[in-house]
Amino acid sequence: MPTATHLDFQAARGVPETHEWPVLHDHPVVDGGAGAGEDEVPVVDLRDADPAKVAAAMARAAEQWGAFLLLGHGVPADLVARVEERIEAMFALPASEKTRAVRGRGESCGYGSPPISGFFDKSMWSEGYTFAPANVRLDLLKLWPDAGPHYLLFCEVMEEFHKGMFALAHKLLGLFLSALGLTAADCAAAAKIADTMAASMHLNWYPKCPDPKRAVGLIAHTDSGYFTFVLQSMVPGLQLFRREPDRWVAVPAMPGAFVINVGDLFNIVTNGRFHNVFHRAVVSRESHRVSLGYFLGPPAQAVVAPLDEALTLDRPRPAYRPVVWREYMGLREKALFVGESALKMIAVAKDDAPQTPKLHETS
Ligand SMILES: C=C1C[C@]23C[C@H]1CC[C@H]2[C@@]12CCC[C@@](C)(C(=O)O1)[C@H]2[C@@H]3C(=O)O
Ligand SMILES: O=C(O)CCC(=O)C(=O)O
Repeated sequence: MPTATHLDFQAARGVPETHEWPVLHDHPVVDGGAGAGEDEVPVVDLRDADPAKVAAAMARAAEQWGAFLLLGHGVPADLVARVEERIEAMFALPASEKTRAVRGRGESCGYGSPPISGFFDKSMWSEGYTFAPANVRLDLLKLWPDAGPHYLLFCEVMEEFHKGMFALAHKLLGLFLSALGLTAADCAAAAKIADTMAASMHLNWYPKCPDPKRAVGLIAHTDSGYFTFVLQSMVPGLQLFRREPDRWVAVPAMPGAFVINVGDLFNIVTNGRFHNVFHRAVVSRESHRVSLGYFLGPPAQAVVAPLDEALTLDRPRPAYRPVVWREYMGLREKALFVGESALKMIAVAKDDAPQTPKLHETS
């Protein structure tokens, strides 16, 4: 697996061939900020007094975009600032320390490019760190075996963040499900999702790039789980893929907002109703950027399938066969190797399969 340590980003005068991606400009990039009309990224504010209205707005955004900006979520700005400070401090460590924690093949935690990078010949203009926030004290010993003050500070801040985020994730899950007409109280499958949902975190550091048009921070992908919170702070870089006409919509940097992305699994359980959004991160010449993804997914042994309650008049048959989550992740690997969609591989009938772009069409 290529790791970011192959290149000293700070010293690079140009983009070497190893980091040069040929097809990054196949679709135009448009601004998704306020006033962009059709292209304006939907905003959901949890401070809205009517929960039914909030749930409906989330469902609309999930159906039409597979993404939205979330405001009024209650995670304090000063905590988010401390999280960002820790991310900056971690990536500023000398390469010799970071490489101690390199994520090996088949391992889920550690330093390096994100797992998806293993499926491409080219390397991305970024470094990453993946860990399970519920297990941060154990996971981070890999980077800080002496468990010194930096380790303690990192763990304390991430634990505090995880506590707030996990509660928020459950609140969002409840709203998503209620928009589908389900409550965990009266639907066993919905209750199971809520009871078994777990979080993973992936931190990204995108150094300044001398030639940003030839490199990419994070290659186009969908997330595999239910949904993801992305914190991109005040340096924009996240882009969402939209069809008809095909284009990349640049998500504006919005103070205090999280971006919510719908993943493959929410597309599965909603029988194709929620759209799993294809997205990527670009880099810039002027500023480096940090971001974090807080991913919600099921346990590896869970059997996932469209919820009976999500079958609708226009799609009364399940679009996907039941699949063990571990098996789905394996299919995703296979799909990535051939630029295919894993969802297609579990689709019951071709005609029923929701449309997702092929990886090689957009990357
Ligand atoms: C729980 C997750 C979710 C992961 C894997 C694991 C930890 C890291 C996440 C990401 C982060 C970057 C994109 C992605 C595609 C990747 O390569 O690593 C994500 C992947 C997924 O959504 O499948
Ligand atoms: O850096 C970003 O804005 C995107 C991050 C992301 O998509 C991820 O970590 O999965």
